[in-house]
Amino acid sequence: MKIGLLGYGKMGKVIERIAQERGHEIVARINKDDSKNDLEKSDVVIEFTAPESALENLKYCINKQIPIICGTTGWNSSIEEIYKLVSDQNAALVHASNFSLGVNLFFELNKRLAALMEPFEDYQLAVQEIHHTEKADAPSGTAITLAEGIMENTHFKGWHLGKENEKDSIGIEALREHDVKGTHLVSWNSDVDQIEIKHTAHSRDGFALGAVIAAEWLLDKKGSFTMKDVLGL
Ligand SMILES: NC(=O)C1=CN([C@@H]2O[C@H](COP(=O)(O)OP(=O)(O)OC[C@H]3O[C@@H](n4cnc5c(N)ncnc54)[C@H](OP(=O)(O)O)[C@@H]3O)[C@@H](O)[C@H]2O)C=CC1
Ligand SMILES: O=C(O)C1=N[C@H](C(=O)O)C[C@H](O)C1
Repeated sequence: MKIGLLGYGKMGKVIERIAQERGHEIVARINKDDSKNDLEKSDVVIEFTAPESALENLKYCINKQIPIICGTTGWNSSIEEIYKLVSDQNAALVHASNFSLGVNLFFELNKRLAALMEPFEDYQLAVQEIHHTEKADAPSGTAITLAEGIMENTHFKGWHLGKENEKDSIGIEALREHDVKGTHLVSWNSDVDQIEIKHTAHSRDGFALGAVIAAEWLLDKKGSFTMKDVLGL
């Protein structure tokens, strides 16, 4: 498969290595000020850029009907616009706040735990994410997906950035520490005990492998998908 990398930063470089190990060819490596023309040689584009760049990049690929895998976070408010464009153009998209198998399993565990905890008012929810200091957005896309999973299964109706929960809104604490690849923690605390689930990424390899698997999966499909569809969860 011919892969175009839209964003050749920390993630783009790990995706290149893993894609090549799986026998794929990288036909374009595009950064901010580069021409996008070479992307047209791609069977699929994998986009990991920056929150302010994702929307334009998505529109470019969708309008040219180049299948696209998008891992960039921080553009979720435009998701319905993008779904409509994919449908209008008969294009193909997989997007996910987190492409790793482990986090996608963690998402399911989080939803089940939230549903179990909801009747028990003695337990207070806390959500925390920790990332490297270069990260542009806060809270992380993964933490937002976790909050959405909790909202689907409890009385919570929204989320905000901050340590404390406020009435029906989940507080997401975002910490930045040197070289942390991605740590997410959901805990339910009572006066007598604590139930805690945690995912720690040891490297970026899990994110990158998931993105390449999603690209392989998307090749013969049309429509908008997430990693949940790719993994059949
Ligand atoms: N969904 C997931 O599983 C994961 C998602 N992410 C997300 O992916 C994104 C990228 O992360 P990461 O690789 O660590 O970030 P980096 O900053 O290391 O790399 C981003 C790259 O994108 C390039 N870029 C920025 N704007 C554009 C543009 N308009 N067109 C083309 N290239 C552009 C930058 O180029 P230049 O240097 O020229 O500015 C840079 O090389 C973030 O949003 C992050 O949250 C990260 C890990 C996993
Ligand atoms: O910027 C990162 O590094 C990461 N971003 C994603 C997010 O915002 O959730 C996924 C992962 O946690 C790493």
